[in-house]
Amino acid sequence: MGSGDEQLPEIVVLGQPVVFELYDEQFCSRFRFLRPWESEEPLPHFLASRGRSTQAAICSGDFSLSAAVLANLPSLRLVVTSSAGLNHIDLTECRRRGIAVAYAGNFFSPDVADLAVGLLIDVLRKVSAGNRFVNNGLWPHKPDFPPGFKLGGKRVGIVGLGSIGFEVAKRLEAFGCGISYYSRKQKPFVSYTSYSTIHELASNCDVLVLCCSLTEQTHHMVNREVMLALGKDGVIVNIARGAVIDEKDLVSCLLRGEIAGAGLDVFEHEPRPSPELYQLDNVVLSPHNAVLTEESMEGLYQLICGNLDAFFIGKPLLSQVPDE
Ligand SMILES: O=CC(=O)O
Repeated sequence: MGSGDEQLPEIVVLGQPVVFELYDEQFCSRFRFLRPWESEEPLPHFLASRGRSTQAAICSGDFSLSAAVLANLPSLRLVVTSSAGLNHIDLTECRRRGIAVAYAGNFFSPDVADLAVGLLIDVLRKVSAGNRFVNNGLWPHKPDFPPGFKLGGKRVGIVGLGSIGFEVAKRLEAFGCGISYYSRKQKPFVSYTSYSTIHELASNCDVLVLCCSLTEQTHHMVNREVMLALGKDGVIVNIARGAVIDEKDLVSCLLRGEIAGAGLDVFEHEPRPSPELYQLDNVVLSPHNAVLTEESMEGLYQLICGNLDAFFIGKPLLSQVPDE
């Protein structure tokens, strides 16, 4: 580290955000970083010994920022998470400690919605299954690849009509789908039918697209009962958080043909989805990459730097998590 670097503001990096790896050089020209993963020391020791005066942290969406971790950073005043989701951060403790939290807000919503639609089309039209069929050399020998299902006309239920849910609805409306939703808050500005329980939504839909946050209320909200209400022709797409679905129930409903298929970007235990899911041709999996586009990473880099700059010069943050 050159002597000039000593003047740069110090940030601790918790987890290993993809954006940090992609923009490492650019970040390092503006800030000085503590990188716990490069140390042999266990994280609590590293933070307790090196992070006592650190005021700002960048954290990835898969890093559990608990009260215990925060206790090792007594000077911390800002956390910038590279995610839109906040379920990995103890927000109550941050509020109690007066630590501001900035996040990606609605920034990723169009990219996430694109992938949700992509997964749905893939499941219905068997894109990945067809790809496997051709790649495995089956076409000349077994010219009986089964038909898929039409997207237009499907009744799609959006679970969580926030910014992502709204982007998904807009796209699927253009494909000729009927949209309804179940959400924490009624949305008076939309004409979509609203149901007051997820069970009712599932009973009236062919597809559920999960777009809600993971909270105590939404944990395992999509269970066997909801899947049975969706029915054997039903498809589930999850781009929210894995634990919104009870993954054991999902696997058993898929294996018994109690639902027709699933497109999943998120899982209860990442990066290890239930292995039964790998074998199924009516299931499409992606590695929690709905937010990951070159363009979104560039924008995220700018947003994170903008938040850090604002903090260090005492200006309002660009994307502060609002108080509930
Ligand atoms: O899942 C990704 C995010 O929350 O940004």
